[in-house]
Amino acid sequence: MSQPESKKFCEPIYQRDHQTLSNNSLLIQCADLVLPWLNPKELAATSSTCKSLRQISKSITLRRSSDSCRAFESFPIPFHNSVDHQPYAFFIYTPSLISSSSSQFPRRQSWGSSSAEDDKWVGRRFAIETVRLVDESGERVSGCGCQKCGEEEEEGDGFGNRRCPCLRFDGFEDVVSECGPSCCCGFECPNRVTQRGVSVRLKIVKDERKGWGLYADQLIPEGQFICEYAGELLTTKEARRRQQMYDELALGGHFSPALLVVREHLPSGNSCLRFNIDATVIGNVARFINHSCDGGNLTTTLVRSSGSLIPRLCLYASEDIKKDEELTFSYGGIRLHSKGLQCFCGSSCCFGSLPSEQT
Ligand SMILES: C[S@@+](CC[C@H](N)C(=O)[O-])C[C@H]1O[C@@H](n2cnc3c(N)ncnc32)[C@H](O)[C@@H]1O
Repeated sequence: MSQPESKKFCEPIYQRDHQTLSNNSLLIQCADLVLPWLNPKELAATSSTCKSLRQISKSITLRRSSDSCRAFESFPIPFHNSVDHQPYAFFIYTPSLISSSSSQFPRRQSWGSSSAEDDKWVGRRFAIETVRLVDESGERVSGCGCQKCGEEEEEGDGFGNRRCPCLRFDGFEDVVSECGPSCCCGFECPNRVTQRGVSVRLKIVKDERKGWGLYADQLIPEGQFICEYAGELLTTKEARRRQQMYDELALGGHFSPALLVVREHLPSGNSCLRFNIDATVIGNVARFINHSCDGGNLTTTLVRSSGSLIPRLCLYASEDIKKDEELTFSYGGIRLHSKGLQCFCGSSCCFGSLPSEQT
């Protein structure tokens, strides 16, 4: 017992300081790798153990609040909160739809590391999952057959994007077609606007009554694509199970579910395809869009990428939107529960409660 003690005692002071310093820098390096994987509760517990970890946790919190989308999108989308002390909302980011049965998708994601690329790489690797149509030999089935995607300079849209001849988006049709996995073009194709993610400046602001909401951080012109409603694609059975659980949690307050049931209609008006997107735990910035009884300033459109079985729910500006204006849309018209959650949309035609329907 006395041997190592006396040995330590004999070490020159500078050597001990050096040892402490290198131990400290090793701790910092390890912490910077591990701490971004923790949830806010775990991060708070870790930060209370020593000064170095407190400082690292603080910088992780700062980076998380400065970009909700972990560099997945073209611009950072920060959180602003002047209501309480919650610096950010915690969730796993996916820029596109993923299958809930995807065993490869991580239940944890690095967020707020000193290298944003670390967060992005981990997410990208697992997040992008496309439902493809393939022939018997496994070859991609040709979709739009467009030869000109990305090749020829066509009439521009004024934003430097080239127009693809097969672009069929001219107004708000029920379903919009885009090039997709079965086309020979790449992501630079002008007919893949909604697949490139958010292209306008946005921010997430906390409201005392509605919780977090998505706001414009620039002037957004009518017709501008805002974002896709990304999250977990659920079976109806799983959607019902989760809805029941979320309803119970929401009654207790402090819980904001983001489960949406989407129905694709035939021209006759009959429902022909139904899918459920849950962005509560895994989603993108669309999970922060609040409801407005008057329809708000966004319109939803189903976009089908060539070769994808499932269309994607995309949100566009239905009018010019001013900087600092909240982005909202209608969650639906059905109110199953007479005493549903109170609505604070503030529109003149407010029903007083949020839409709710049988999942
Ligand atoms: C998709 S989330 C929207 C983001 C949410 N506000 C948050 O803090 O994460 C839907 C939830 O937001 C709240 N919400 C949305 N619109 C609202 C409104 N008009 N009035 C009150 N609460 C609203 C409800 O709790 C709802 O279940």
